[in-house]
Amino acid sequence: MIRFEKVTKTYPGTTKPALEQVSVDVEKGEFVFLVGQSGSGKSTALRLVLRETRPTSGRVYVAGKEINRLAGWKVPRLRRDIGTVFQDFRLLQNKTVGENVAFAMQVTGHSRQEIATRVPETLELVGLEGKGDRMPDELSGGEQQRVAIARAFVNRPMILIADEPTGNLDPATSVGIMKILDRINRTGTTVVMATHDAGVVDQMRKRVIELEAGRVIRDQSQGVYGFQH
Ligand SMILES: Nc1ncnc2c1ncn2[C@@H]1O[C@H](COP(=O)(O)OP(=O)(O)OP(=O)(O)O)[C@@H](O)[C@H]1O
Repeated sequence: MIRFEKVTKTYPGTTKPALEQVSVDVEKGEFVFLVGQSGSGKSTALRLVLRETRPTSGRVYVAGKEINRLAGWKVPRLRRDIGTVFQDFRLLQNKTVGENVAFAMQVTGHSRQEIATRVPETLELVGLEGKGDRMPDELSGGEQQRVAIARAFVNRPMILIADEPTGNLDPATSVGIMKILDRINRTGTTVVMATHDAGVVDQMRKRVIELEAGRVIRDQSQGVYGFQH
């Protein structure tokens, strides 16, 4: 589903690569944690998958297509197939919960009827049934993140990318968020999550890829946050 072949990324104006000779293969339906210190290259790897930036050398494949060779007009389509969730939720504050989720379907051209069934269904999946008419600022942080996840998943993407989704949440709330990401993963969606949250990684026991200064230093199935021999 995602394949990096000897990917090196050096940002313009810098000499030290943000990623260096990274080769990684993520199969359809996998759940992968990307860990590593601040500046180790996690966000760069996620941005490459979304083609928000391009490799300096090497190849990035998403769903069998080399994304560097993808025509510009096909990039929105690629991004439609990838849901994204961030630490800071990024909800539209002047829209209700339901409208925030519906918006993701409107921009991808779904009919009103599809939206009317899919939005409540997805809100239920994330545990927000009956809260569609609330405004984001009336919700707790954990609930706002659930809205963001519903919005990312409502179009049933092949891949869900989550960049520090529990970074602003307390441990108990984070457990709830991870249950939802696990549920989404079980529907067949590939999940890639960058995180500093050791508790979450240790609890989930999924594949862990660790970056250090742009290089993969560990790729462990059913892994933990810190290295164990
Ligand atoms: N747009 C950019 N221009 C120049 N250098 C950049 C740019 N984006 C990132 N970098 C550099 O690339 C390296 C990797 O950054 P990246 O954001 O990928 O790390 P990260 O592991 O996601 O960090 P964090 O955990 O803090 O989000 C860092 O040295 C950073 O300074």
